[in-house]
Amino acid sequence: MSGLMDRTGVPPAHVAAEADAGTGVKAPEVVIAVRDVGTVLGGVRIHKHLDLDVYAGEVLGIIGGSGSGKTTLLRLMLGLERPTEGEVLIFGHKLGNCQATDLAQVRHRWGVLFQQGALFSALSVFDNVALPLRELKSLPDDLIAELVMQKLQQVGLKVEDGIKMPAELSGGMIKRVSLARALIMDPQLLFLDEPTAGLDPASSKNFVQLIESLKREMDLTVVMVTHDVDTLFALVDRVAVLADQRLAAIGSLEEVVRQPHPFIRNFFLGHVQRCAVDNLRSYRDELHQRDAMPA
Ligand SMILES: Nc1ncnc2c1ncn2[C@@H]1O[C@H](COP(=O)(O)OP(=O)(O)OP(=O)(O)O)[C@@H](O)[C@H]1O
Repeated sequence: MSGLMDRTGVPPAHVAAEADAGTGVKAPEVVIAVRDVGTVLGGVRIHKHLDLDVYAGEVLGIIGGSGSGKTTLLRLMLGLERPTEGEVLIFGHKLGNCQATDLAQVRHRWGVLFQQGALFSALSVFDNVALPLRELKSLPDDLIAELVMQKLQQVGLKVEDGIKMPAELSGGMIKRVSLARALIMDPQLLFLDEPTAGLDPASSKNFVQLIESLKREMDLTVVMVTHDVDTLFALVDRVAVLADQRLAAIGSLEEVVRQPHPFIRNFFLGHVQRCAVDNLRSYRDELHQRDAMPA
């Protein structure tokens, strides 16, 4: 049995599937499988022997020091980077081996919120959100308009915001427009790179509430890189820690916080009690009971 299972208490899917055969207990569905992945970029070793699964319906947080390879891991999962060793499978597809048409099919199943929002500055809010639909080249304009308006409202924006240009938006609105674009194809999987970076505490809290409610409404699986402990405490089911080029720990917050690795000690300094399941539950209840405020 793998060392990963020893650390997390959650069996890798292939191990779980074997166990299932005897027990009848349903194995968690693996949406992303990272298998013995090593990454070297520009001659520099970033990752060594990474092994992790992302399960359907969970929120997995990725944390690690600056330069520990969190964004690179996200890029590997998105097929924007190829692993030097090992493989990454997403919905069972090995991205490097996909035919172009298969790849297009699989890509519609996920959305990405990039760190800076990555809106096209020359396009209106409406056109930014409509972009993935227009790329399909098969939808009539009135249907595109309806879908975009629905999505803007779903992320807490007004229909009138559609005509605004990115330069006219607050930081919170930029995040919401980017989220609307990431979700316009109704994906199953959402990638978030530092979703609350650059937001003030109130906007950050509102955005976290929005992600949580959309996650439930749309039954999303979420992979999120964050430095922010409040965002982590509000959203994640499990957390993966990257340090020393490896996966230093993976599991629930309560499990991970007990690990002796110096990065983990520092990261959770002053927050250890908050990681207890009961404390997390009351923190989340309180956070999500409040009405979301406008962007
Ligand atoms: N294309 C590239 N070529 C060479 N080195 C790269 C490339 N992309 C990233 N790196 C290096 O890989 C390391 C990991 O980068 P990455 O952005 O994944 O880290 P991170 O953990 O997300 O960091 P941060 O928290 O600061 O955003 C960094 O040292 C970075 O300089």
